[in-house]
Amino acid sequence: MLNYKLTYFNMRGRGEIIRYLFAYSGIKYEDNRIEWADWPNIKPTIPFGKVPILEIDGVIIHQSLAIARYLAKENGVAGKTPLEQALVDAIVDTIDDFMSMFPWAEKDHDVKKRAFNDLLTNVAPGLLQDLENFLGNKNWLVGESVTWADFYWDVCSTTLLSLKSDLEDSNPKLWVLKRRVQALPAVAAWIQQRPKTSL
Ligand SMILES: CCC(=O)N1CCc2c(cnn2-c2cccc(F)c2)C1
Repeated sequence: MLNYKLTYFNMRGRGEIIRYLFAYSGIKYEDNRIEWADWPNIKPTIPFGKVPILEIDGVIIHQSLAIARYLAKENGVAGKTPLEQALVDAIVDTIDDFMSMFPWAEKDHDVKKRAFNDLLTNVAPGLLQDLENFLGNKNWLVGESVTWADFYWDVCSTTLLSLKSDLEDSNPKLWVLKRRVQALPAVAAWIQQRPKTSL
């Protein structure tokens, strides 16, 4: 059996999609949650100097979406055909583009607050409407069964709701999808047992 070690901070952030895929697949892994204080000493030891990384029998994969895509393909939730996989990637990239717009590491509190409020008030509604239009009356974002695009929607929307709870007042089909993902037994069990962090 392959040995898996995930290294990321003690937060959901960019690591949580990987944890969802391990939970869904039932594969055991080491969830190595590093302390911020240790990061300056760890950063130089990591290729490209960013986390998350996944070590697979010592081989290091970096970039959260590349790691997630690998695990999704290995566990049958990447899309059933090349066309479906392209649609899954397009939705994941669309959500990730928006999440990447937030200045997560901004040190100036006022600058950070203004940027977050602008994104949540003026950009999020359009994205959510586009996602709801794409979902339509389907049970899942792509195809006839769950994919990691659905997982990513749940992961990222959890953080968005923590930042602006009234986002749930519009686009009801998206929130039905969120509950459908969180009702998957393996996902429900992970959410119940995971460390509680704000982001
Ligand atoms: C200092 C770093 C920090 O606070 N965070 C890292 C990035 C992040 C957080 C929460 N969601 N999220 C994220 C998830 C997916 C895509 C993406 F671009 C960003 C919190």
